Amino acid sequence: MSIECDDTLRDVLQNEKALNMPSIVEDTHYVGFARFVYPLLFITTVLWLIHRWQQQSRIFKLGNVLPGPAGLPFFGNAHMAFGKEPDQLVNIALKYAEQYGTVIRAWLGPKLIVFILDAEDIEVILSSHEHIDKSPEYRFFKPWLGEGLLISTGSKWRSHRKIIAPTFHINILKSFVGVFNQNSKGVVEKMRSEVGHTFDVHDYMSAATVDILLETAMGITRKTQDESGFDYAMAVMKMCDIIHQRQYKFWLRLDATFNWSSFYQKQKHFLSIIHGLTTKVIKSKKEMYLENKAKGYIPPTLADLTRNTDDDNVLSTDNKTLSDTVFKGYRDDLDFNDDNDVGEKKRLAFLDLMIESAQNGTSQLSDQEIKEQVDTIMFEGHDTTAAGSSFVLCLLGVYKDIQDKVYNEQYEIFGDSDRPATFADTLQMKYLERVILESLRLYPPVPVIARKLNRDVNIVTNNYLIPAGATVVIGTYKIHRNAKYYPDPDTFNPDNFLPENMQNRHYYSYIPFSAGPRSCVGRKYALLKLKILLSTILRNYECTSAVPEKDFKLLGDIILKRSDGFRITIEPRKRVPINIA
Ligand code: HEM
Repeated sequence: MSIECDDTLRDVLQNEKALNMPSIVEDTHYVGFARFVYPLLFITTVLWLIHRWQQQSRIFKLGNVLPGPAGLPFFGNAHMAFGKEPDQLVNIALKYAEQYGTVIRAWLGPKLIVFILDAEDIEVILSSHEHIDKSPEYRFFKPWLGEGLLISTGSKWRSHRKIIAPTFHINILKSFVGVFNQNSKGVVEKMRSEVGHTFDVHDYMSAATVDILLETAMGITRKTQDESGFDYAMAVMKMCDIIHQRQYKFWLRLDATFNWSSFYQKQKHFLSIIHGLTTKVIKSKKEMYLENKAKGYIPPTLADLTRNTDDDNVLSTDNKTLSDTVFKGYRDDLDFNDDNDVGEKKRLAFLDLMIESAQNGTSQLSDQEIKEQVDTIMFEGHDTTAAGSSFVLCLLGVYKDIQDKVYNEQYEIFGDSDRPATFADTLQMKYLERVILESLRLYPPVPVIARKLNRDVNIVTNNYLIPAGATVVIGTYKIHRNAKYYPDPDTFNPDNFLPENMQNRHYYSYIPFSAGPRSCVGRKYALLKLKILLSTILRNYECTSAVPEKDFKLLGDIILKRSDGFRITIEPRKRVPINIA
């Protein structure tokens, strides 16, 4: 059969030759060639036109005035991040910061990204009530946090911020001191099994912060929480991991490819656990509220809990914490917290306060909106404080002389007693507070903040114009290590926060909690919790890090962590003051 065919083909070819006709082999080649070349030509022309159009666009022309590395057509500088691990990306970003200074332009395809690293430029963006829109990357949180405070914008964000910020009033925070103490004690007990071993302290910090948040945000205690509390904590941690993967795995960044990946199925599963619990708790709390109301019992309102009365013990201004001075130039809405500070009152979780204000008509929050706010607080409050406390313990494990000073301050406050810390005790932990602030300077848990510009902005550096449509990335990590603001900027030195060393420093050179109208609403909560948690751990254990600070491997992520783990060893502490030479 095949011989017959070959013969026929040979005949045809000979006839073609005789008649001087174009060969069908040439013809087939020609068709193949045409099939390949015409579409290619078409695609190239379209791409070239898009490229020309991009080059002529306003954003492209204005963006290219700013300093930054040259990019490829279409891809811009995206290829520089291709195939890189997150810790390599940190190094690339830092290298460009050295090369180009405090304003760096990059193109992610047609998207203009401008990194700013000078305090005056940062103030222009963060202090503004206009540039409050988050960058498109925050959309990864949307399925989880919906329109919660972290990603909402415009009038929705403004009205919700007005409702949420007062729930972080100092009186409410004081009522959490007992919860912070109980859980800190719990973590000390759990860590006992690690005495003498090297272990990752972040696991413990993470579990403790989720437990504390379950109680303070939703009113779920260890006693009342069933399996669903544990599942929720695990799901929160796993969701953080999925969002982390989406940040740096380029095929997961696109919704179309993400939705086909196994990560999408996992996300669906974890979100069903997270949303399932928040919905269940909100429903039962609301029912309880209505039942109590029917019986004539109405819980205290936020106004009751934060009102000053004659009997209350008002804190004098000289009793304010160091952080109140550090952050006083932030122009945010958290300072009112100190004005009418009254003693500890009844404890209500954030969720109870939101349900109460929605029921009594003070706020217009729907159940769905309350759920989104609770989910947001759980996310924002969890990984940030877990990373923050883990960095403090590792740094103190490296700088034992500083740990000794921290311990001596604790000994001055508590002696050899094991008693829980009071709010007043925390006001005396001035050195520990400096250590926490310095650790947040060198290792800010939120290493970058990004905003989308809706109108052109002139920044202070060279009066550069950043065009509307650009994403501005504020490099917290880098600005915290600028020698212009911190002498010897890479050295861990808690004295950077001595009043005399702070007085001439630009407020926006220290922004671990962001600043301005969109600053972290949980700042005071976080600092109070960190003090109690770290005080309890350091009164019980001496910690040591075998890894020197220069070998910490950082993971550039939504939350800054160590890719090599937060490894320390602990030994039970002898409760005696340390003789510091
Ligand atoms: C060391 C601990 C913490 C750090 C370093 C931190 C840092 C930040 C930063 C930098 C932002 C601004 C993010 C942005 O603009 O993209 C932010 C926002 C926020 N944080 Fe925190 N945070 C911490 C703890 C907490 C805690 C404990 C809570 C709640 C219990 C919390 C709740 C929030 C909320 C709700 C927002 C959104 C505020 C808004 O957009 O109006 N944070 N945080």
